[in-house]
Amino acid sequence: MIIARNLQEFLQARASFKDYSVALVPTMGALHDGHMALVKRAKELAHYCIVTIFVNQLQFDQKEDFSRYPKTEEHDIKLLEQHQVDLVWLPRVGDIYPKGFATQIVVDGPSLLWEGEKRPGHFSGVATVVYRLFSLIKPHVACFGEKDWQQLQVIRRMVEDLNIPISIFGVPIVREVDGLAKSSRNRFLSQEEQQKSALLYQVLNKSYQRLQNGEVISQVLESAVDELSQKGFEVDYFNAVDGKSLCKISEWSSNSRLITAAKLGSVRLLDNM
Ligand SMILES: Nc1ncnc2c1ncn2[C@@H]1O[C@H](COP(=O)(O)OP(=O)(O)OP(=O)(O)O)[C@@H](O)[C@H]1O
Ligand SMILES: CC(C)(CO)[C@@H](O)C(=O)[O-]
Ligand code: BAL
Repeated sequence: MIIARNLQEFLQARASFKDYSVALVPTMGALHDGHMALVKRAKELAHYCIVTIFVNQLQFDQKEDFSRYPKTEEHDIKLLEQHQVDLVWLPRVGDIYPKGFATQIVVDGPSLLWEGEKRPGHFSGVATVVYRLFSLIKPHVACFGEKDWQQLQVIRRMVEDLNIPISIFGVPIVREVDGLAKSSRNRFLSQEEQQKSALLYQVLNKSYQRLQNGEVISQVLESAVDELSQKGFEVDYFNAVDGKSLCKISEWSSNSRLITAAKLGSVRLLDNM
């Protein structure tokens, strides 16, 4: 596995892949099995697999969240090596945002609600860094996790709107045995919170089954929020939406998605079904 630590090293390694197909897995590091599912999918889709590790300050709306974002570089590199990744790039900030960089990509539509409302500027930060990675790396395909469902729809929208010649693949959520969606920030859960955290998945699952059985959306959502709040979750949203536009729906269908974000202690958990 080639490890590139700046743009020059990266471009040199990228050139050695010649015209073979390349799949990209963008990450912020602190890697776990969820990321590895993306890597496995990427390896099926192209000759070469490139992983980036870059904690993109532009997408953090809160300073503390950025400064405490976990960094486990040695572990990450070992894991990527074990999974036979071809190239890992850990860009420097100036590689992605050179001096004088003044452009941001703003995607409306799927980014307006939910995470977009709760984390102002977040999705323009994500779209901008993903666009930069795409333009520097020039992958043929890129993989993103369904855990960040709204993010996946925002990227699909950007790729379609800007005619970017890259195929986007969504990879299903990898969960802990108890159902909690794996996430880098989960390590900040206390032991007690960790035990409680599986309830988010349980309530999501129960609500999903009720909606599939034709129950009234508003009643299902209300009881989900009540149950989570009673158990100490601070629910940011728990809603039934169209899976592509992320708009609220009044009738459940095969294109619908349940999405939620809830805080447990200092950790904000995201999930969807
Ligand atoms: N449990 C998971 N299942 C599937 N994909 C995942 C999972 N966790 C992360 N991913 C995907 O991995 C990519 C990189 O995510 P990121 O590095 O932000 O990790 P993360 O675990 O989502 O961390 P956090 O949400 O705490 O920032 C994203 O496309 C994300 O959706
Ligand atoms: C796509 C991404 C790597 C962009 O920084 C990030 O938002 C993430 O890890 O999901
Ligand atoms: N995985 C989503 C990136 C973020 O929370 O900033």
